[in-house]
Amino acid sequence: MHVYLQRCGMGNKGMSAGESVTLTLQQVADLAHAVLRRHGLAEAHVGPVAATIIAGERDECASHGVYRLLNCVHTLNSGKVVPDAVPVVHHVSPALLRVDAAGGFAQLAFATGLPLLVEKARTMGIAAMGINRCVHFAALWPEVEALTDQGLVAFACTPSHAWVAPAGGTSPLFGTNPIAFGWPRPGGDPFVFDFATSAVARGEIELHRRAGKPIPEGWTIDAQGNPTTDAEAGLAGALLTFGGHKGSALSAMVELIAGPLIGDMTSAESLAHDDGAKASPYGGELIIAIDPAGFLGAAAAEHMQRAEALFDGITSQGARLPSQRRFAARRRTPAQGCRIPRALYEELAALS
Ligand SMILES: NC(=O)C1=CN([C@@H]2O[C@H](COP(=O)(O)OP(=O)(O)OC[C@H]3O[C@@H](n4cnc5c(N)ncnc54)[C@H](OP(=O)(O)O)[C@@H]3O)[C@@H](O)[C@H]2O)C=CC1
Ligand SMILES: O=C([O-])C1=[NH+]CCC1
Repeated sequence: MHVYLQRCGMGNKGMSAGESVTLTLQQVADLAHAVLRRHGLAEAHVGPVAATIIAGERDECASHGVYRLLNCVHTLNSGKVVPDAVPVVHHVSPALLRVDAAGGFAQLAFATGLPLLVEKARTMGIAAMGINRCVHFAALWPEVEALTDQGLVAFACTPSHAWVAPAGGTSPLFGTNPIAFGWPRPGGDPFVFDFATSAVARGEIELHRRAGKPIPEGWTIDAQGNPTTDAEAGLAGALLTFGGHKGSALSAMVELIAGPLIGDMTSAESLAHDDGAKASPYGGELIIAIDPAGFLGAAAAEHMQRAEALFDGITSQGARLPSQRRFAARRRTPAQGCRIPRALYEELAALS
């Protein structure tokens, strides 16, 4: 594989200073497919798992791009994911479905349930899909974008491992518990936000540790409960929630609605199930899809157009929309390629 070498600063989000290589999107795809196949992931899973990793790199989301291949390989090697799991869809009621991921990665389970979720949302106006027994290592925006692509409003959340202390406490209890929301926009990119309910995704702290860089204050506390800017000490202690008690309550909500509400694990239970393997989190995910025509019928287009004033109100004062950075990267990387830290590239190349 021919790759371009260069020195990089802090350009891409999560990208460390130091030597980097530039890969075309095709090279990123080839690398992802090769690594996953080499480590025994069944062919049916390779495409969907690789797609989320390639999309992460394309959108310059370094914490959930090719870096995630290391976690995938580790999870495969530790036997904490079923590499050839066959997801099974269960129709629960007119507005509800479950997908049993059977211990496999979440991506194939999501793709398997998606058509029925869309059909139910269109029929009922709102529908929810619970994915059970899945290994989730990825960003959630590819999933909400799969629904906004169909003209649906989307919400998704999942617990992870107990790495985050509740506001006012010092012991890890919550996962990094991301929440993603998507709103389809006429003739443009959807409005999408997707964030961990911790101050930052754990992957971002791992990238700082790899790069030997300090982390900002307010992300973590060490094992003694003291604030720390040392990535290693923070990972050994606990992450903090974003927005204090507000992020803490949202994180608890994710634990509840994508855990016990759908008969699946909390982040504490996921970590206990992991049993020290340090594999990716295991448990459930909740996805909700809303058809604007459900409430509005033929008036849906008019009201969706009216909603555009909100986005204009944000951007016209110089503020940016969430995902605007990602969408800009998405338009750039097909021509410019993806910059990856050289050390990470070499580690992945060895795994392929
Ligand atoms: N599967 C799992 O268990 C977990 C997955 N994750 C994933 O990690 C990823 C990163 O999470 P996190 O570190 O919290 O995300 P970030 O803090 O990087 O970004 C959160 C959101 O805020 C937007 N944003 C950032 N800066 C601004 C700004 N100045 N103005 C407006 N919007 C802004 C981002 O858009 P943009 O992208 O355009 O910058 C993004 O939509 C997520 O995709 C999440 O799904 C996290 C935890 C657990
Ligand atoms: O960055 C993060 O916090 C995680 N990403 C996938 C599982 C947890």
